[in-house]
Amino acid sequence: MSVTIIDHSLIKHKLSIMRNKDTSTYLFKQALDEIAMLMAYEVSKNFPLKLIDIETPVCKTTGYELAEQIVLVPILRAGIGLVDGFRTIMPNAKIGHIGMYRDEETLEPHEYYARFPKGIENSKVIIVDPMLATGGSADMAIEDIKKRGAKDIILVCLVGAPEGVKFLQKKHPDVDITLAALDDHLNENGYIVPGLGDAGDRLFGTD
Ligand SMILES: O=P(O)(O)OC[C@H]1O[C@H](OP(=O)(O)OP(=O)(O)O)[C@H](O)[C@@H]1O
Ligand SMILES: O=c1cc[nH]c(=O)[nH]1
Ligand SMILES: [Mg+2]
Repeated sequence: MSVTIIDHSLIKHKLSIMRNKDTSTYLFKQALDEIAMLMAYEVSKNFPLKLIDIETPVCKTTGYELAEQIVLVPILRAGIGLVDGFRTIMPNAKIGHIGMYRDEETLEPHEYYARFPKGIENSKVIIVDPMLATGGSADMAIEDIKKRGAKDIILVCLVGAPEGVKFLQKKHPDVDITLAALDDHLNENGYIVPGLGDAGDRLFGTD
């Protein structure tokens, strides 16, 4: 299992806008859209390809096509914020949805919705969620998706805490993780420090 922290000046700039508590819902979503596109570009750069025959206006030649169907799975609610950016780069991706909330006291995740496209067992599944805190929500999502037969799963989060990364590395050594930033720690309420607060609330204006 690999953990990749993307080192990119534009991502650092835009993530700082998202971290700022005075950033509006509108600008928060805009920065998230832009970061999602950059992350989609980064995580897909070595996706497997198959050779195809094509004909240019000049001659016959060999081209490429992505070898696998991509299934993008946002963890609701906040994961929805990464979908537009990923779909801009990967317009043929199918979308699965998994609804999850964290109990604010126990920090235990609860799944309340799941719907996936057919063929997930032969697809490359990209789970997206802005926040990886204890790792409980991502773990539950990965477990559910594995039960449905998926074998090729990656997890893409904006901000991760070392606690959650360690937990997932142990439980799912086969799932590669990509982050835009690895933060310092979790506080006593299970929030990432310095983090960006509650991603879902900031994205949907529900705080
Ligand atoms: O790693 P964990 O400790 O499980 O925490 C991370 C989860 O918390 C947030 O969701 P939240 O429960 O706030 O739901 P929301 O997206 O509906 O706001 C976030 O989007 C992750 O799904
Ligand atoms: O810091 C955190 C931790 C979990 N979920 C969030 O939205 N933010
Ligand atoms: Mg939330």
